[in-house]
Amino acid sequence: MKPTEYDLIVLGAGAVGENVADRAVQGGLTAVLIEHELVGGECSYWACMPSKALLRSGQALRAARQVPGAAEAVTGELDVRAVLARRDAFTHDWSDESQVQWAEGAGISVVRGHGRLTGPKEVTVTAPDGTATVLTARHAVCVSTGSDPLVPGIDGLRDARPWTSREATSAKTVPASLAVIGGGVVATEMATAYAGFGTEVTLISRSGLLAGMEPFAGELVTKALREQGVRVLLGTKTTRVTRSEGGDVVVETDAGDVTAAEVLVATGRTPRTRDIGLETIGLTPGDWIETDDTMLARGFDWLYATGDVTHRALLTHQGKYQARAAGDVIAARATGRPVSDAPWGAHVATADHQAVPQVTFTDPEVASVGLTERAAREAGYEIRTVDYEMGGVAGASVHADGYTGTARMVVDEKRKVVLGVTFVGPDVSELLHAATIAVTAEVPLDRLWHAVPAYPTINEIWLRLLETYGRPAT
Ligand SMILES: Cc1cc2nc3c(=O)[nH]c(=O)nc-3n(C[C@H](O)[C@H](O)[C@H](O)COP(=O)(O)OP(=O)(O)OC[C@H]3O[C@@H](n4cnc5c(N)ncnc54)[C@H](O)[C@@H]3O)c2cc1C
Ligand SMILES: NC(=O)c1ccc[n+]([C@@H]2O[C@H](COP(=O)([O-])OP(=O)(O)OC[C@H]3O[C@@H](n4cnc5c(N)ncnc54)[C@H](O)[C@@H]3O)[C@@H](O)[C@H]2O)c1
Repeated sequence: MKPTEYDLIVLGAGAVGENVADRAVQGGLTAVLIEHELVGGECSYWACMPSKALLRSGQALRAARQVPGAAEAVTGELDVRAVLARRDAFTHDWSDESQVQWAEGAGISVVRGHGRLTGPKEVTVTAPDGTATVLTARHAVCVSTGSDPLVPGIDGLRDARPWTSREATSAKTVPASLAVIGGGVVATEMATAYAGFGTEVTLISRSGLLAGMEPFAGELVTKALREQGVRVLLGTKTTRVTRSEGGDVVVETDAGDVTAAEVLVATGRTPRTRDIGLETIGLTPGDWIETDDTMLARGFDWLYATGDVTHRALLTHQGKYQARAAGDVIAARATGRPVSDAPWGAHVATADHQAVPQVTFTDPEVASVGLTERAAREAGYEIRTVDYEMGGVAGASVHADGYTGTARMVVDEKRKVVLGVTFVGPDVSELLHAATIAVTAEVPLDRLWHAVPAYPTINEIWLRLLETYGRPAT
């Protein structure tokens, strides 16, 4: 029999919940993870890992085709079955055995079933066989239940049995044609992946692509998707969706009808809080959970939330960063150790506000951190923006013939530090962490001049951006 009382109960064993429990156990507490599906969550089985596995082979093929010598050696198309098999290996064929083993090895208890708060510091778990167990927390409950795909109320859409990111990342065969509704990260990544598989893809976006990013990101990705054979409809409203007798889907838009074998809805996320008992503790089911920077839910001294469910930054790495802060602060508060909750302290997720890195794995990739030009202006900063065409950097020209891309650096003119950086180009994802360090550490521009990029790497873009900005006077 497992115990029914723990120092910490974590509701939801995605990548984020796992990390909260792990840090709390490392801090000397007992912790239990409650999971009703697969330990490891969305990222491992239906999001980051399978989607990147689906994208990587096509990216490698296109990269080889851009380098004479290698290009001549590449004579065939993608082996889609091999791509899907590699994806299956990453998801362990949707088995969470190794994750459960890891958790138990780390001293974390795992309880399978659907968890619901049934009062302060109390969670009732309904097991798959229907038996209910009441668990109590001595110190804290952390909600890490993640988010679900949002299916908007477009006429007929739900009845048309649309794909969401789950079906797109776990498909066992590839459809002949795919309509994609949405213009964000999931839409552009999945359009890239399926176009690479030979699927006829039509992307229907009500705005431009990647709207929250620097405008050139969406423009370059639009151009590239079109070159990869995707029909991209921008500023296009979807009015109705129907699945015909024959099985095809007809997507009616204000730019005409699109007929496809499947339709993927990629229009954002909704919090998984509808059925977790929030009403028993005075919160509203279906809402995101608002927290302070120690991840403590507003108005509580025992309820924490981390990851997607907080709506702070819907990214695995950022959720795990919140988890490290939360697990550590729960342990500190429970054991009476000092709490470091000033900005940038050990127990706060300060970076969520101003230094969130993100890579969109389209081709070209989009890698960004910190504020865009527009967001910086809206936040009231006095800024200067410098742009540089990445193809002009020696390392880029060696990397691939015809390398094209754009970099932008947003500088806080008062403090002479970098507020945000965006790179768009092939393989720019691996450049991003330098930018994340510059933004997070607020490295002064005159010191950044001494961070010399190795020649000839694409990192020389830093030197070009600094030269374009001009050396600050001493
Ligand atoms: C297609 C796609 C690609 C993505 N790619 C990337 C990427 O490349 N990089 C990146 O950083 N982010 C990416 N993301 C975002 C990333 O997947 C999420 O930010 C991340 O999974 C959030 O983790 P989480 O632990 O908060 O939630 P989840 O991973 O959703 O985990 C929550 C867990 O809680 C469980 N649960 C929920 N309610 C209950 C309950 N009542 N009882 C018991 N268990 C419950 C769920 O079953 C789940 O296992 C992608 C998202 C999508 C959709
Ligand atoms: N590489 C990565 O890091 C990665 C990859 C995939 C997803 N994610 C995360 O997953 C989250 C979800 O991704 P997403 O692409 O679903 O969301 P998103 O917020 O990136 O994009 C949503 C898109 O849907 C459109 N849209 C919203 N409502 C609509 C409606 N009613 N009709 C038509 N279009 C509508 C928006 O205009 C936007 O283009 C993101 O927040 C992202 O952080 C990250």
